[in-house]
Amino acid sequence: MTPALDLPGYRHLYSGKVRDLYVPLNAAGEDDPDRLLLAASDRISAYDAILDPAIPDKGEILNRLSLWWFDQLADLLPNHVLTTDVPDAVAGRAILVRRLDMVPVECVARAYLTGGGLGEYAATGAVSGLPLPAGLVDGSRLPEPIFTPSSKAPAGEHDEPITYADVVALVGPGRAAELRELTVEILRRGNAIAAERGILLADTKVEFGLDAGGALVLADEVLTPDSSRFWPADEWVPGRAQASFDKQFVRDWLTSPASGWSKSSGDAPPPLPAEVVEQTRARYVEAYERLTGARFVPLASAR
Ligand SMILES: N#Cc1c(N)ncnc1-c1cnn(CCN2CCOCC2)c1
Repeated sequence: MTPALDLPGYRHLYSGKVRDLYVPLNAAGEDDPDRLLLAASDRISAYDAILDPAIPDKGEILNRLSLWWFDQLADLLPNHVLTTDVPDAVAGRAILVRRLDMVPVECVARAYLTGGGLGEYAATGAVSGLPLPAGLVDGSRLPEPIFTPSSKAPAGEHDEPITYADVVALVGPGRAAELRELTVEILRRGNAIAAERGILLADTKVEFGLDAGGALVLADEVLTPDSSRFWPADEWVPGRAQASFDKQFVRDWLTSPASGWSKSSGDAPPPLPAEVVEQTRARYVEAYERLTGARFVPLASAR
């Protein structure tokens, strides 16, 4: 993975697969206690690997989409965004945020059954301890979106599903109910908007933190193709794996003979051809423009 950028005036704290976290430094070179810089990279992840090359403008597209969703949800709860006035090196793809006391739960909501939730359902008839109707298949729309939280695994490890009772044990009954209600409502609102624009949000992961007054604040990113499964609505057919709105070109090429790669090989995926990179970039642009109704113009070209 390409090392995080060296940002003068900031200290690199942490890199996830596709995003990097920095802390601003004061004049004495000490960490700012109240703010963080969250930068979305152009990196793309699939099959548990960071692919090569990066997708041009992906970070900026998803950062601007997340900012748009924060605005759509501002009446529901406050968020951690302070400003988009960030260093030129990350302009357009980074935000300065309020530093919060992060809730130790990956808050996941599912409107459709797939992935790990489908596996749990097949084995137990339930997801996160929630019994579901019989006869559901891959891609089934759930009667109502459900809260299916996960633990926050250490870097490089997979989050583990936990039950609502586990969340209560972690944060108390009142806060647990608030997390469940807000996470489900965020996905419900996301789908109310996205479905009108031809995109189904199968599931999403959001993160919350507490501000100094103990109020719940929406953090991290929200309703992006990195935090949610985006499906093209006109290709939705329950009973089979659904097409990914943004990663299907990548998946199709990597699983085709042309790539010479096999998922089961344990080898790193080969570099993506330029055409697949451009097709994938176009899908991120399309998702942004469909959802927001705005044209995507890269900041660099707008200067
Ligand atoms: N957002 C936020 C936030 C905040 N507003 N205050 C304090 N801590 C965090 C925070 C720290 N780590 N994460 C997990 C999300 N990571 C971000 C980097 O990229 C990897 C994922 C969130």
